[in-house]
Amino acid sequence: MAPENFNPNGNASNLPWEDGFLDSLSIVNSEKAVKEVIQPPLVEGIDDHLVEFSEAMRTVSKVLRRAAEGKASAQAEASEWKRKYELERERNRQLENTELNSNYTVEKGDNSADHLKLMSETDEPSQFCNEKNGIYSHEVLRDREHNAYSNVHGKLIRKASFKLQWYCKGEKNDQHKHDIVSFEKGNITTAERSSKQICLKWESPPQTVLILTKPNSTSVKVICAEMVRWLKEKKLNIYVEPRVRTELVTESAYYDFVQTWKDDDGFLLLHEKVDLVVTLGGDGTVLWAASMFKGPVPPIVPFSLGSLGFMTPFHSEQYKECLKSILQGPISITLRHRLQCHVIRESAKTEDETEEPILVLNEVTIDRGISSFLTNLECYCDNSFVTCVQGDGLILSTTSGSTAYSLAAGGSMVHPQVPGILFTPICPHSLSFRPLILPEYVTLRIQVALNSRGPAWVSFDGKDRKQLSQGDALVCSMSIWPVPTACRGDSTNDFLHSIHEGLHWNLRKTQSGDGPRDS
Ligand SMILES: NC(=O)c1ccc[n+]([C@@H]2O[C@H](COP(=O)([O-])OP(=O)(O)OC[C@H]3O[C@@H](n4cnc5c(N)ncnc54)[C@H](O)[C@@H]3O)[C@@H](O)[C@H]2O)c1
Ligand SMILES: Nc1ncnc2c1ncn2[C@@H]1O[C@H](COP(=O)(O)OP(=O)(O)OP(=O)(O)O)[C@@H](O)[C@H]1O
Repeated sequence: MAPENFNPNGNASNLPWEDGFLDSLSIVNSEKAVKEVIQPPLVEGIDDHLVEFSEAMRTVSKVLRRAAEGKASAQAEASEWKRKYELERERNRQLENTELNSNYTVEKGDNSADHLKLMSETDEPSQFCNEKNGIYSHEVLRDREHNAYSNVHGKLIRKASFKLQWYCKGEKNDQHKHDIVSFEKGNITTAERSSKQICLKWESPPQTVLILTKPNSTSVKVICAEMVRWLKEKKLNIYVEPRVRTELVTESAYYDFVQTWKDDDGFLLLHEKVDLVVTLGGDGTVLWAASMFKGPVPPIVPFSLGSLGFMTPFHSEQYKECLKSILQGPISITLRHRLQCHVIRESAKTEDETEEPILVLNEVTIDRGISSFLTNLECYCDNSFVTCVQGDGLILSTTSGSTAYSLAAGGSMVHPQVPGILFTPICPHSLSFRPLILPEYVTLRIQVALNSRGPAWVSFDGKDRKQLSQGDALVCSMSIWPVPTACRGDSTNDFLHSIHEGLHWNLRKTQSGDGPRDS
């Protein structure tokens, strides 16, 4: 539900999340969570049976944990509203400009962005974008403020700005749409069901490239050194990891100009300096690159130097031509969704004890690890009970990860641009447990049952394993920070190429026509 004072046209000093909104939201969420726990057992316990002291303490600790969860989900909700608010403000600003420069009229009602409608008396509706149905085109996503500079070697470097555009049914006509549903004469039509091919256009030339490489590979080292020289000739600033800089400088003092970071602060500010990330390796290196950015991620250009390379469409031998065209733009982009995962401990007494969220590009897996017992995982989707996973475990996957572990566990392959969360069991001990695909807006909570025979283990894109004890939970929702990866063709073309070449999907000799036929 939108906060009551959600008003994208409003005064900037009056932002709801800056004015106690988060606190009120978390109180509401916490109260909801607390009520859920307190309701019948405690009251009945006190009134009817004289509850054992230890039992009451358990309930109290459960209440505190739910309250912490309420706060975590309130934070996620608040940042989502903030993002929507900023998008709407940008949209409204552009609408106002359009209003000044054309004979369009803008109807606004109830201060709500949902009521915006753009009318044109003179323009013919385009084949795909019918403006009478409230659809209009303008830039929707910019990378950052225009006056953002960073200091590199004493020089002020302005990070390249770009805009992303959504192509209309494959037409590169600069038109894209926001309204999902329009109501005209009581008929409901959907204008757009999911995002279309996205195109990134540089508004100023990219100047800084971060190269990330798979460790311990001679072929990767050779290509990396060559690429650094080539990019230097093109007058670009180059960043590499500290390990790689040491390797390069040990090879030759020529590489002394290559930059790196010294501490966590430098590392955390990378996204403000870097225009483009190049990965040299396999899918694991793309996952590594994504994991380095806990917030916004610069566009990634993945070169294939692994064995499978599902997410690495570019050939390293052709790096010069590829990079030339990428640096010039425009680039077709796949915006890969990530999942934001919070581990919430049963023992957490306060929200401060909530662990840092972890973002995954492929999947988060909860399994039985070294335990010989079945997992017993209670799964909730937006507070509705989904099921209890008794088996080896559960995979919550993004659509990008649908071709990785989830696929091996029997999940469907899903185009990476489809917004959804895959719910795929691992070896469930049940005949009827089929995988699910849930919408991207849900929040999932997976809790190790209090009566589970053993603990469970959670891992993030196959790494950072953590133990989940009885009562611990994993709360998972779609992150607002996707991973933009450059396409060789376009999203669909690259996806189909990967499933054909990487997995040999549905490879079968074609049946010859030389035989019996229907008469
Ligand atoms: N049984 C399995 O299939 C299984 C088991 C464990 C982990 N994994 C996958 O490995 C990933 C970690 O990758 P890594 O390279 O760090 O480990 P890794 O070196 O063990 O490689 C795992 C394999 O998965 C492939 N892969 C990774 N992401 C993919 C994707 N999105 N689509 C298609 N294939 C993909 C890689 O190319 C590689 O061949 C995990 O996120 C998980 O999805 C799969
Ligand atoms: N820059 C890096 N620093 C540390 N580890 C990395 C880095 N890049 C990749 N890795 C790790 O190295 C492992 C192998 O990487 P990657 O999957 O890219 O190569 P590969 O195994 O040869 O490729 P493929 O999986 O296609 O066979 C992965 O587990 C990944 O997390």
